[in-house]
Order: sequence, then structure tokens, then C-alpha cells
Amino acid sequence: MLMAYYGDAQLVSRTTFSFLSFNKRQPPPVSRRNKQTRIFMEMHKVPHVLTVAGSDSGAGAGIQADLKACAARGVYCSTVITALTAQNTVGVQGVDIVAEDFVAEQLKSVLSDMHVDVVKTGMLPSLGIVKILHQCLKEYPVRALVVDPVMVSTSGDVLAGPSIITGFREELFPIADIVTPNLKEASALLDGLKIKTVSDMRSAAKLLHDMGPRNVLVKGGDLPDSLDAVDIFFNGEDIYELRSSRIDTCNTHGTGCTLASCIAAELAKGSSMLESVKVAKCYVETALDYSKEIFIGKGPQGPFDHLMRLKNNIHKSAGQVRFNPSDLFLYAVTDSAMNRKWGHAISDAVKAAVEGGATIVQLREKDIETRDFLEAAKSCLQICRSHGVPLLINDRIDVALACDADGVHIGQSDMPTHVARALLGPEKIIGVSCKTPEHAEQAWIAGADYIGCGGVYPTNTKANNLTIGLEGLKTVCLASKLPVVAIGGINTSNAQSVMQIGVPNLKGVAVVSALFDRECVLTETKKLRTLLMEATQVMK
Ligand SMILES: Nc1ncnc2c1ncn2[C@@H]1O[C@H](COP(=O)(O)OP(=O)(O)O)[C@@H](O)[C@H]1O
Ligand SMILES: Cc1ncc(COP(=O)(O)O)c(N)n1
Ligand SMILES: [Mg+2]
Repeated sequence: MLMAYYGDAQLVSRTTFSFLSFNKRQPPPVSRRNKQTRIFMEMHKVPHVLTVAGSDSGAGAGIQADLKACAARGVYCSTVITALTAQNTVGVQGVDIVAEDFVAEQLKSVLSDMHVDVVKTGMLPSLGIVKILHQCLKEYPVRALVVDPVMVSTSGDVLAGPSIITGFREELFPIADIVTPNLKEASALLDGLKIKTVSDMRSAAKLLHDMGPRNVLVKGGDLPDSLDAVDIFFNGEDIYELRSSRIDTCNTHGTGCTLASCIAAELAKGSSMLESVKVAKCYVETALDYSKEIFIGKGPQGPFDHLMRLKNNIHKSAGQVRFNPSDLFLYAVTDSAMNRKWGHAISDAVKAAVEGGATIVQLREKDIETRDFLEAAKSCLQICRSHGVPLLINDRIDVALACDADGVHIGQSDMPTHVARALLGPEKIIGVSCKTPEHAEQAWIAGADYIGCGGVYPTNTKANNLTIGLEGLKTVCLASKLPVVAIGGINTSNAQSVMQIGVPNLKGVAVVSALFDRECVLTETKKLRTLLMEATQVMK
């Protein structure tokens, strides 16, 4: 049924086309750009892949996969769209081929203006389009050409008819730096040769190489009964069997497009062909493994997560605690030395604090190995999540990211707040230690969620820490646009006076020794909570 569309090359709106023609803007002549500008442009050129492929409305394969793969690999990607597909995880419901002269127009727009390092091709739905591409590449040569000879989608739908085989063989293969057929495509290109084993793949790679490409990668994603994902790479001299573990997942829609784009991206960055292929294969394996548990669409072949971020969002909606300033009410900060002194395991101490009424927990483990810190953080996170209490990590953004904690608390000499925000994303909680109104202002500008202000009173947990007293605390609170938690030497005897300084954005107290330098953390937390509740009742 889909084949019915192939004859119709005029489906894309001519109105759009003539509008664009009418508005053609010519780039300024190069001579008008001075030499310095040209040198500057040369120095700041970014690696650039142009993908010439079809759009996948489900965004798992095609142009959309190419864009995501290049973004993930840190390479700029421009796009010439050859066809629109109505596609989802079930299959391809429709194909609308872009008019040949409009494909030519797109190619010219990009290649005449932008510096393209590598061209990567995907779905080329007609012989005419292949010829146009060939002609354009003659006119605007690029450093490398990666040809993914897309013919059939993972779902089994036809994306390019048999006439395309001539186009590949005669036009593109002779100028390709690498071609990357899957088993079905390799077989179609070799007049129906049966490819069922790794040894068949090796023979196919050699036969395809005879058609002219510099390198061939026969992909074995669909190799029956194979425990590994085996691809065969042949450069005309040596043959390599590239193996990775086969990820047990249905989310493999778009693996072929992604692999080819990633090869193109690595080539654009300057890697050798074999290195680019290896990096690309490893990237696909990692992304598939990361995306095993994501669920998009009802069909048998789902897309995967190129940027490896979506899973965190699933966990986030399941567990990530959104920041609420009232969480600062009873803020428990752990201390490994105190836990050692009392023989408390960190997770037991945190459990007791949370059960006693702590409303947020910060792990502050200064003298602990990173591995141990990460393990401790993971177990504390489970405890905190089961009570709906946010868990923050002191200083260590890497540990917070690794265990998917709810956020971090950082000091003035740690990672700058705006950098922490960029690393952690918009959802994570970031608290910053501030002593002055200027610190508070900076923390707000840089995207913190709250500030920790102190030391209010002298304390043993921070040597040589300047004490700002209740007055200093009040000054900072009044200047701060963010909610504040007071910290430093606060305990059951002074917590009420702190809470009663009478500024609305002071939301609570952070305590270390008052909870953890005690035999029974549960009892101390309950005691402090009661006092804080009394203090806030009095204020009302
Ligand atoms: N389940 C899997 N686990 C790991 N790698 C895979 C898996 N499925 C495919 N691959 C890899 O993805 C890439 C694309 O292969 P393939 O699926 O055969 O191509 P296409 O998507 O064009 O059909 C290859 O490197 C292949 O080895
Ligand atoms: C528009 C478009 N182009 C290519 C593919 C191949 O997908 P895969 O990478 O899974 O083989 C596709 N399904 N749709
Ligand atoms: Mg596939």
C-alpha cells in the first residue's frame, strides 16, 4: 500500500516552495568579510553533519534520531528532508515524498552557506533524489559520506522501493566512505544473498566492498540466535568482528539511523573510520541499555533515549521530591565522625532522624571514600523517599547525580551555583551557604532554591567559621529573595530563639550535633521538632 505513494513526488506544498523562492536571501559576498573575521570563523568552526533523510513522526528514527544522536555526540546537525513518514511504534502508516527540486533546494541552502564536514544519508525514497544528491556532492564536496542504505524499517515497512538499489550501486556507493546496511539491506543489495550467520556477514561485507565504498559495516542487530550484537567491518584489507552485548530490549527503533549518525559525528570531529565505528557501536549499546525500562508507544518496537535523560524523569515523577520551602523546618545534617563515635551506621542515623520528624536530610560526609559515600547515599535515598523527605548531598554534585539524590548543598568555595544548576538540571534542589546579603543575592541569581545562613552560633563542626549571630541572620534573611534555613551551633536550648527572630522567609533550622552527636537520634529529633512546633505556634 505504501508503494502507491512513491510515484507522487509533488505532494509537498508548492505554495511553501514559491514563498521560499521569493524570499531568497543571498549571503554577503565573502570579499566583504575581512580577513580577521574569516580566521575567527575558521577557528570557531564546529563539527557539522548534514543528514539527508526522512522524517519519522514518532521521532525514534530518521531525521529526528539523527538530530538527537549528533546532539548527544556534541556535533551540529543540519537536515535535508527527503520524505515525511507518518510513523509510530507500531509501524509506518504513510509516506509523503518531498519533491525532487525541493530536496535540491534544501541541499543547496545548506551546502552553499554552512561548512559541512560529513554528509550522512538515510531514507532516500526515489532514484531521482539519489541523483540530485550525487550531483550536489560533486558541486559541494565534503570530507566524508556515510551511506545508511535504508530500505525497510525495523517494523518491516518499505521505505524505499527496489529501484533505489541501482541508485546505491551506481551513484552513492562509489563515492561513499562507509556504507552501513543491516542484514535485509545487505541481502537486497546482493541480489537476495542469504545472510544468516556471522560468516555470511563477512562474505557480504567483502562483496559490498567490491561495489566501491571505502568501508563497509554489515550490521547484525537482526542476526538470529545471536547472544551478542555482532557487526562486521571491512576496510578493503582487514575484516573486524565488532561485538557488544545484546541488550534485552524492545526499544530498538532507530538503532541503524543512530549508528550511522554517530559514525558521521565522530568522523566530523576528526576520528578515524574504525574508531568512529567503534565509538558509535558503543554509544548505541549504552543508550539501549540505559533505555531498557522506558516505555513510549504501544507497538512492538519503541524508541530509545539518545540523550540518556528520560529515565531520571521517570524516577523523578515516581520519587523525586519537589522542593517546598517548608521542608527546611527541621533540617538534619549528618556527620560521619559523630556516627562513628556513637557506633551508628549512617543509614540507621538517617532513618532515626527521618522517623523523629526531620523534614530534609543532607549527607555531609567529609572523610569517606567516594564509593562508600555513593553506597551510603543510595541507601539513605531509599529511606528518605519512603518518607517523602528530600535527600541532599553536601558538596558532591557527582555523588548526587550518580545516586539521583534530590539535590545538593554547596558552599561559597564549592562548584559555582550556576554550574551546579547546569549540571543538575532544573528539577534538583540546590542550597547555598551564605553569610552576607551579597551571597544571598548571588545565590538567587545563579538559580539556588534556598540558602543556608550562618554560623549563627559558634560550633565545633566547622573550625574557624565566622559567627554572624541572630542579627547577622536577620540581615541576610531580610535581603534574601530565597527561603532561608539557619545553621551553626543550633540545638534544643537556642532553636526557639532562632525561629522567633520574626522574618517570614526563615523557614527552619539545620542541625548536626544536636541530632547526631547523641546516643538516641530518634529521641533528640522528636524533642527538637516539638520545640520548633511550639516556637512557630507562639509566632502565630
Ligand atoms: N539489542 C541490541 N543490543 C545491542 N546492540 C544492538 C541491538 N540491536 C541492534 N544493535 C546494534 O545497533 C546497530 C544497528 O543495527 P541493526 O538494528 O541491525 O540496524 P537497523 O536499525 O538498520 O536495522 C548495530 O550496531 C547493532 O549491532
Ligand atoms: C524515516 C525513517 N528513516 C529510517 C528508518 C529506519 O529505522 P531503523 O534505524 O530502526 O532501521 C525509519 N524507520 N524511518
Ligand atoms: Mg534496527
